[in-house]
Amino acid sequence: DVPQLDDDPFGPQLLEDPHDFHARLRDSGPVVHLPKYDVYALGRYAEVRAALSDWQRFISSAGVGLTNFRTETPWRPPSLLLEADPPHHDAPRAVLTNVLSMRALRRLREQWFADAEVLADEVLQRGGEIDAVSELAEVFPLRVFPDAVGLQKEGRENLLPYGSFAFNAFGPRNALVEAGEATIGAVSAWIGEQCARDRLAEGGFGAQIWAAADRGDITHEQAPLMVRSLLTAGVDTTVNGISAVLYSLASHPEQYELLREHPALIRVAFDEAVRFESPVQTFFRLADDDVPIGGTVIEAGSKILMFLGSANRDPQRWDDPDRFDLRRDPSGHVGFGFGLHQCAGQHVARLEAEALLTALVQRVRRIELTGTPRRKHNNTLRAWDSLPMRFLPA
Ligand code: HEM
Ligand SMILES: CC(C)Cc1ccc(C(=O)O)cc1
Repeated sequence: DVPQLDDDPFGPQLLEDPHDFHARLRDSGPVVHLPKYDVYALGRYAEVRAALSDWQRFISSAGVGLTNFRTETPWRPPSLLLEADPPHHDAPRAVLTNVLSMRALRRLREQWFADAEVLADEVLQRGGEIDAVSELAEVFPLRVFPDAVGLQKEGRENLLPYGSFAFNAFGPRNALVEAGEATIGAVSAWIGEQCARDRLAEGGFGAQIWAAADRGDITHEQAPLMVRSLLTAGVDTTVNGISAVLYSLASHPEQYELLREHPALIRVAFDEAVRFESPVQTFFRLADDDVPIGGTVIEAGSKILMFLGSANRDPQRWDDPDRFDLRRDPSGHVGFGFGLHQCAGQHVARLEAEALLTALVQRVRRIELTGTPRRKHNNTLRAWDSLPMRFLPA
């Protein structure tokens, strides 16, 4: 009764271009079995939203990757937010929501906008012909976020490899995971050391998490793991969110012109890019009971794979979904998730993108692709390895 597709969503063909598979997945039915991994796939907006909203029956504490923590050992101690359900999830979430709130970020706004202007000027001084991944998308988040966390200067080159591995590890143990296994031990050790109280600068997000432990909002044992959450989720995601909005604007020059005429659209542009590209493509839940969804019942103990990228382009929910359109209202997209576990760092991501786009629209008349972009495959992230671009001065 449940349709099935034999595709491998974590294979190189689909990681390179998932769109055809997403359409077949949506057309096959609300719930589709993938025998390759024996999981149930949700490709339509309605079912993805339903699963994300129903945290009681679609649980996270067995892991949000393919690994089932009930029967297999996680590669690292589980996250206190991402891989936790209420009530254990509640206190850590309340603390991070407070540390990463829009109000808390107001004190960083002026500095991040100034840093973005310096970077935009550097790009134009170099003649404007750049690789937007290595010279912009990977540079700006690493200029502002580690300092905001309170990390020491040495060793920050570990952040991107750590995130890439963590996002690959949500998928099956394929070549992408194996490629990182030789070095992840040393990288993880460095990450773990940076979560200690005495490594974190005064006033940063990390120190604020430790201060919450002093207040008794969380325990001192929980504090380092919560700092680890920031280091895991806070870099590769924004790098690829910024790559996504730069790629979307460069491949739709009329949209960039619209943005220059209406800078008030800058925050919409980032959310529309997150909908359009879905930097985080997929992750899982576990059915904690026999769960009715989409007219079928998924048996208890099954892993459910949610395709955010597919839901964000579901024609049942979006007009002309495959069009990057700054005139649409992208709110309601599931690129940051939805419900209880919705991205705790979304305001950080939006502020980084707003700072960079504001600096660019003031200085750059037109951005265009000057060569073939190259994708970087990851089991979870939709990422670019190279975006050759030209930035023409205003
Ligand atoms: C474009 C950038 C980003 C994207 C697309 C993104 C996407 C997501 C998604 C889809 C989830 C939901 C996971 C689930 O439901 O299981 C999530 C959760 C989370 N994100 Fe983000 N994220 C981004 C940036 C960030 C940043 C910058 C931070 C930290 C500063 C962050 C920290 C977190 C944390 C801690 C969670 C877990 C929340 C919980 O389980 O309660 N993310 N993110
Ligand atoms: C899209 C999510 C899977 C991103 C993410 C990764 C890791 C953590 C953590 O808490 O370590 C939180 C969120």
